[in-house]
Amino acid sequence: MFILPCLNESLTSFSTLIFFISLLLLLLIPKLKSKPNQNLPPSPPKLPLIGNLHQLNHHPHLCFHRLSQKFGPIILLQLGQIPTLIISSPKVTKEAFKTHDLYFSSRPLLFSAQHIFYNCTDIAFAPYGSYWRQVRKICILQLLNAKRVQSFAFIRQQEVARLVKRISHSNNPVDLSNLLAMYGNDVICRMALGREFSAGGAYHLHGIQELLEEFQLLLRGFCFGDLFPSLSFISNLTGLKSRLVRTFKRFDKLLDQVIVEHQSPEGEKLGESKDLVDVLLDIQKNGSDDRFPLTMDNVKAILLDMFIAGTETTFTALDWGMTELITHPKVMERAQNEIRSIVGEKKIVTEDDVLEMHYLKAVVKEVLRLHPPAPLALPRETTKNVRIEGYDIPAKTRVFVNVWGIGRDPESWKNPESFEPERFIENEVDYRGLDFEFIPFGVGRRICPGITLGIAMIEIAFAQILHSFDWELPNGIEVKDLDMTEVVGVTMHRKAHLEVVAKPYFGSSITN
Ligand code: HEM
Repeated sequence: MFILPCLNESLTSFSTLIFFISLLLLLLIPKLKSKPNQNLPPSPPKLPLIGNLHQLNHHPHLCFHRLSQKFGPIILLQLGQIPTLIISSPKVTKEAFKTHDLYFSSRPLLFSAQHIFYNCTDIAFAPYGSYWRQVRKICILQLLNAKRVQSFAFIRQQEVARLVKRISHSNNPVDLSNLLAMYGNDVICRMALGREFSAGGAYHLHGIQELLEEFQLLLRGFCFGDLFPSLSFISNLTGLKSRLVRTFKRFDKLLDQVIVEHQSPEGEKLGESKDLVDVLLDIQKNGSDDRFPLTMDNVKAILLDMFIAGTETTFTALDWGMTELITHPKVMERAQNEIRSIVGEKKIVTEDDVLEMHYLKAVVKEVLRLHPPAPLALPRETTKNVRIEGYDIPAKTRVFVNVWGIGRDPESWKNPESFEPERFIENEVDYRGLDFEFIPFGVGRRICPGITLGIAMIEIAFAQILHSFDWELPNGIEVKDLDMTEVVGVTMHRKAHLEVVAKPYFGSSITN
């Protein structure tokens, strides 16, 4: 299948020109041909172009899902100049990311990521190699290890209390999506930068929320340069590159300011009160026995990862979760009964309480199964020719795993489309990368290093807002009226904001 780019790019006066250039390319780019003795996976015949373009950029997981239903769990597409492998079953995922993980562990150098993530020197977009191994090690051992995540528990606790206050001070119906997004941003901002996101001041002036929204738009979909790397100059003409540079510069300036503040004598902190900037600056200053000394740009690239990877994903899970609970009152009631029986008359839920909430944990898993925040995980790239399921996959093939499709595969899940957290009660299936039918955090060497943090942020927020409030749809709105349309940016969130009525469980005074 040939695909034209790029609905992601802004339509300027050059759009018509680009359209015609693309048409020309369609005629010129040769079809993917297998070499003699090479057995390539099935490849759909050329599909009608226009309908598929929009689908591919806005709902790529659905587009790939439909193709896999027709052509099987391993398909090879030719997207522009890029051979692209789509994996859609637990069995093929296991073969690729367990048996041959090493050869599937690189990332393609994406046009937008190169411009935003300091030439892909962050963790998420760095190609496989010794630099990535080094920064991944820093991330696992120093930034997101269990002890560090635990040391930030007080931030989650305070921010959850603030979320409760914001809900109780809002007029009903509450724009819950907005407040949940603020909670996620606040936790990550305080943890990473040691500063508040929403309390005003210099950080607010930089408009972090606006920047994060712009990132969502810029990183979404397939841009021209990603599909036709040799013609990436066209993205200069569409205006995409200047938007990328502008957004990058604003975030870079903000990070410079944060770093200068941390380097000043007043900014020095000790032990457990250190935020992630402190930790990274320590490593940068004192060095380590690793091969590459960290540059200031490397520090900023890693911090940016924490922001982009940590805020949207947790918000998306909370937002879908509350939507599912509102539309499944029996599940909501069972979760609330569990939480309230464990927490009792206390108004504040603690993370120790959450340890006992087995039904709530099942709810979180079910949300991640049906609405994985990253429905296609992050793209991978093969580093060598490799044979999967008897097919030869060439080196430099781009690889997508349809996490969304795998979570709804009827061969792995009974009633796959229904929201039934009970399925996880008698079932030990977990998201840590060993159960290939449930992989919301990805798999293999590049599995998400933020699982413990992400889950902690999600569980405590659910537990507290389900404990503190009873929830209803506004008068006159029924479940069938809710717009469940998905929008895929960096993550897959609901298009509409969730507006709901919050009824305080403890009367008007919420916090202790
Ligand atoms: C519900 C929450 C989250 C979900 C569903 C999620 C999901 C994912 C997925 C699917 C990947 C790609 C894995 C792969 O290629 O196999 C990923 C990578 C990553 N995530 Fe998360 N994530 C979440 C939270 C977080 C948090 C809180 C952080 C850190 C603050 C984080 C940091 C990262 C990083 C740095 C990578 C890149 C890893 C690498 O390429 O080596 N994530 N995440």
